[in-house]
Amino acid sequence: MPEAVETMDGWYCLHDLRTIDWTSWKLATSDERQAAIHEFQQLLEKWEQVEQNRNGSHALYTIVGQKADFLLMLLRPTLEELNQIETEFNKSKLAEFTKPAYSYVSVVELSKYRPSKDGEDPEQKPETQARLKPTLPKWQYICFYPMDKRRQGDDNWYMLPFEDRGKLMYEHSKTGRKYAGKIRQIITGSMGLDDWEWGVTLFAHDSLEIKKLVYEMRFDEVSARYGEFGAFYVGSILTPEQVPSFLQI
Ligand code: VOV
Repeated sequence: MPEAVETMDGWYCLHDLRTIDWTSWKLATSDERQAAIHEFQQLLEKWEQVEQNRNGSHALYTIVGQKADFLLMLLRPTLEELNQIETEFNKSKLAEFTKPAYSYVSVVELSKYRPSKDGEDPEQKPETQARLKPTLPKWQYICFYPMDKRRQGDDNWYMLPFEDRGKLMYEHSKTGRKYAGKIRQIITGSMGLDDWEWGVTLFAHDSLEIKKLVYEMRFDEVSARYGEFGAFYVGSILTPEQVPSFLQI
């Protein structure tokens, strides 16, 4: 029986995608809108403090296209904390003007396909811990999509020997490394947590780099033969200062 790869797991992750009900937002009074914006900014400030204290991280992006209007990506040490934030947001005034578009629950994941060169447990290394509990980059563009590894006839990832999977992942990492400094990837595992097996979140300074990377990876055997993909969400950063103008009508 093929051996499962050992994973290292970090902070829990919630991708919370919302659509704004612009009709009711327009019908609200100016005071109500101001109060809703102010309360939301206070929530952002509170999350900023958590990020400063290295107890979690968050990123807020607007989404292009009709799938959603904004994405809140949240990282916290426990599922309970994610649930608390979600509930806190749902009780806020702004939430009254939003509708759920999509959500995704997962945990930051690194896998141990490659043996550690110095024999040390990679999980104990500070650089690994930093990757498992990352401060999300506030780069201009984001792209999020869930994915599976295929289990179909002869193309069954879960029936491949460990070494073969390791080699394919190594090829994958070589393609990825060409985009160093241009793309930052956060891979989150979601087996048993949500409907797909992984969440892929890419941050970029230039949106075309996202397309180039995803296109190039389509030709890597691991994606070409075994990759199955869900819906793609793409958008640009929404800083706390930009929130009032984004919501201005
Ligand atoms: C900047 C780009 C980039 C880089 C450098 C990179 C590197 C790496 C390395 C070194 C490793 C393995 C060790 C680890 O770190 O876990 C991975 C792991 C993984 N990846 Fe990746 N990936 C990238 C980017 C990247 C993309 C764009 C995708 C989506 C694939 C596509 O076709 O749309 C992806 C997927 C994954 C997944 C699902 C896993 C886990 C698979 C598993 O079976 O466990 N990934 N990835």
